[in-house]
Amino acid sequence: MVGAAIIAAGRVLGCARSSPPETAGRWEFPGGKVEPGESEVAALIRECAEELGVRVEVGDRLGRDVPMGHGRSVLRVYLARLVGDDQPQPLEHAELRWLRPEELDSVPWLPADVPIVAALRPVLAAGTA
Ligand SMILES: Nc1nc2c([nH]c(=O)n2[C@H]2C[C@H](O)[C@@H](COP(=O)(O)OP(=O)(O)OP(=O)(O)O)O2)c(=O)[nH]1
Repeated sequence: MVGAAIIAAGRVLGCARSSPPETAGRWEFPGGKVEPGESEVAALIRECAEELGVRVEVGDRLGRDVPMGHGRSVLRVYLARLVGDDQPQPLEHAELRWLRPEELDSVPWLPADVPIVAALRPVLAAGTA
């Protein structure tokens, strides 16, 4: 599973899931499953187009591999930026929100995202991403 931490103007795009009921209302990074034969970067570009209607440029890895679903898969998150003037739309999510470093704890992240968000905080605060 791959996710994109899209950063713009010192903020990251948080996305609230709309389904299934077990995860609805929990926040995540846009992304999803890597399809057979697809690279992780290609999967992120595809998922950001499907879920948000935007083009992204994928950068460095963020944080560590986080085991999910009883060890059957891992979550890998990459830093990303929007291309051109593309503006994310909630095509599949319940809500999108641009979060400043001090706002990162204001939404209930999915459990797997918690260590990633911890790794993101200093990166956002430093303004180097
Ligand atoms: N996209 C995404 N999924 C996450 C994150 N953290 C986390 O625990 N997950 C979990 C939630 C879901 O159980 C699973 C992703 O499922 P999904 O429905 O978004 O992706 P998918 O590609 O399997 O979906 P589909 O398009 O095949 O329907 O990973 C995250 O930051 N981003």
